[in-house]
Amino acid sequence: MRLYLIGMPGAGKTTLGRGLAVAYEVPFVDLDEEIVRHEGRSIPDIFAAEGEAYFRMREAAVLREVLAQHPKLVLATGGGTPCFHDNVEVLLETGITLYLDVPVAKLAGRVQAAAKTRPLLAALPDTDTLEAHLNETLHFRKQFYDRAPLRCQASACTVGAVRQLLARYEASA
Ligand SMILES: Nc1ncnc2c1ncn2[C@@H]1O[C@H](COP(=O)(O)OP(=O)(O)O)[C@@H](O)[C@H]1O
Ligand SMILES: O=C(O)C1=C[C@@H](OP(=O)(O)O)[C@@H](O)[C@H](O)C1
Ligand SMILES: [Mg+2]
Repeated sequence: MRLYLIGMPGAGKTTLGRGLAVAYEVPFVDLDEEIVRHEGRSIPDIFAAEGEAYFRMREAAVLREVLAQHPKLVLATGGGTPCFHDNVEVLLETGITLYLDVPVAKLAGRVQAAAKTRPLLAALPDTDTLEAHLNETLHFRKQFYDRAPLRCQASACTVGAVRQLLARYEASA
């Protein structure tokens, strides 16, 4: 089992990924946490000190390292992971990718509380501005997210529903 979760910030990749790894009894890796471990500093600190281009370079490198180390895993990517450095090709070629398709209004509600730990969103003051920003981001990222062979809509992004989806997918493969 090599299952990769992709989708916007707040989609629930980290939360659902943990649950799926328990259910499938495989290691769970959160790519952001791995980057933090390698760098010895937080994601906001990396963005502030080095900028986004550096973060994307490290993200691409750590992604490849993690995949080389784990024949089986559930991987929660960061929201931007599939959109840079041909990462989406690596994901599609090495495992099953699942897009957590969650409406922007829902994303906004979830990330607002945690905005401080999400550097790309931290500077945004109110809900309308946040939703506009998320819509703009999604508009660019959708072309990458849409390449995932599997997708779940918000209400179906549960461990049980994803297990059923995967069982059907693997039976038809
Ligand atoms: N299915 C869900 N329903 C409601 N809230 C959720 C759900 N999944 C995640 N959350 C909450 O949304 C926030 C972002 O979740 P997280 O798993 O960190 O998303 P991501 O890794 O995709 O950015 C967290 O506060 C989390 O508790
Ligand atoms: O959308 C993005 O570009 C990012 C999302 C974050 O991960 P989550 O999607 O888990 O919040 C993290 O990788 C970084 O802050 C950049
Ligand atoms: Mg996450």
